Amino acid sequence: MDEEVLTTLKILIIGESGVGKSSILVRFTEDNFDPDQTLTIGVDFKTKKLTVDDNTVKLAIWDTAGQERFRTLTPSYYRDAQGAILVYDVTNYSTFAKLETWLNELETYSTKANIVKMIVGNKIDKENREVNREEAMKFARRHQTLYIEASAKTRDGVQCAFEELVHKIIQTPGLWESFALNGNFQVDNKDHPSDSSSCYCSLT
Ligand SMILES: Nc1nc2c(ncn2[C@@H]2O[C@H](COP(=O)(O)OP(=O)(O)OP(=O)(O)O)[C@@H](O)[C@H]2O)c(=O)[nH]1
Repeated sequence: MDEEVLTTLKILIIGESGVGKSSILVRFTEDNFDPDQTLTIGVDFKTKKLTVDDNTVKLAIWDTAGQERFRTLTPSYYRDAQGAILVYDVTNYSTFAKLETWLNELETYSTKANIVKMIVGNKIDKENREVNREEAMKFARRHQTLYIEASAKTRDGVQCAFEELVHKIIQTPGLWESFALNGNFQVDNKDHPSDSSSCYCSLT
């Protein structure tokens, strides 16, 4: 029998073109990686069930085009989202510098004031790194977001990014309860580090 689903959560993936947003989504939902991943035109959408701390949720994950010219659906894309994954490429400093703009866009369009944000530094499998971990963690702390480094290519950090984000959403009062089909669910809150600036999953 299917596990009972606590709620459906809307998660966005945003960031500059080419940072690996679609690759992270495909890695998470299909456990696949395409070195020739084509660019996203408009919006792509995938769903996946995830169990965190014994609570099963259904994720509706929206992947949008990083390129400005394909971004025509912005306000409806952001509406009612409970979580956002902001991706940059650790080998391209300008994609990190643009995070501020993406955070502003979230601020402008998201309809939930307490939307949970996770910054993901992607492509850590590559050698030509331009953004160091400390600077990125400092940025995340300043903006009160979660932070993790990942590689859609090698899988590192991808599952963890979604788990940590969902954990925090479930913990945030008023963010998801009205979306639950049934109010009788008991949220199972296992021991978990409360540090909001780092992920508890280990990266190898
Ligand atoms: N080495 C390496 N390459 C990656 C990684 N993630 C994505 N790529 C590659 O980077 C390129 C861009 O990836 P996409 O997933 O299309 O990037 P995107 O952010 O969705 O781009 P837009 O659709 O234009 O917004 C593709 O060639 C991917 O194969 C990674 O973790 N490591």
